[in-house]
Amino acid sequence: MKVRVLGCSGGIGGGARTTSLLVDEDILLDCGTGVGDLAFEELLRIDHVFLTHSHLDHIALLPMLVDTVGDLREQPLIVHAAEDTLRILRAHIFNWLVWPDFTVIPDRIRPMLRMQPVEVGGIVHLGARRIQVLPALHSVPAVGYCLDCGGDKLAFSGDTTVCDKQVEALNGLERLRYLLIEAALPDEHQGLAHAARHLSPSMLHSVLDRLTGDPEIFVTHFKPGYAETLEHEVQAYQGRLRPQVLLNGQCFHI
Ligand SMILES: Nc1ncnc2c1ncn2[C@@H]1O[C@@H]2COP(=O)(O)O[C@H]2[C@H]1O
Repeated sequence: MKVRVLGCSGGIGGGARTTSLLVDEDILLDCGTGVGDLAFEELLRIDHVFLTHSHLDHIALLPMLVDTVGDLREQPLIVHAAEDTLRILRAHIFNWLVWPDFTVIPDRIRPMLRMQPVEVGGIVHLGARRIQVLPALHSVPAVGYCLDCGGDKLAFSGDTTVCDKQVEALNGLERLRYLLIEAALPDEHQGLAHAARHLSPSMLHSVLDRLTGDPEIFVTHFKPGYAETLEHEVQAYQGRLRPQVLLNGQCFHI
């Protein structure tokens, strides 16, 4: 499996793109503004979108993706997410007010968009590829994901604050090679990090201290205004693992 970072920022402006990871040619993890950089032909090849949660920076381009390619596709675009997240999308996005309900367009039998609930601990199999749903703890219902096709694994925390269940799940994964994990706000904004249920670098460090494996750590979701401070604080970690900053365009092979 190949994983390409389309967006890994907590905001916009300049080259910043919000969260999305392209897996092979046909799967997206989250659907932030980075998706807008894909060519039209690449957009057409997306069959599955796995959402971590309903916040706008992670779903921003889903409505436009389905409208752009939906009528040219043979099969519906499948959105996989926790039932709570799907409920929020139905109520607040695909509600005919913000955006049409593509789950009934052109009709319920052959819609352009299909919603598929996932559960923490569950595994979605797509051919030889496995997408496991991890726990997460954010200000809205949220999950993370772990990818593999029988060998090494790549896990993505999604947006989360310190989440004991996620740490436990990560420690239970065999052959975890890469962990993409967030740190959104610097330590000086610890209060907001707590309120918004994100990680600050010192909270991230406390999570890294508890990891029992030795995955390569890539840190994502920096708020653009604090990117330099965040990089400095993240890399000041004195523990066993060596966190690096996740870069837009970066690729991973598992
Ligand atoms: N009190 C607050 N609670 C949650 N989010 C907040 C708050 N104040 C500002 N925000 C911002 O709103 C953003 C919503 O998306 P994020 O969770 O990525 O990050 C959040 C913060 O940057």
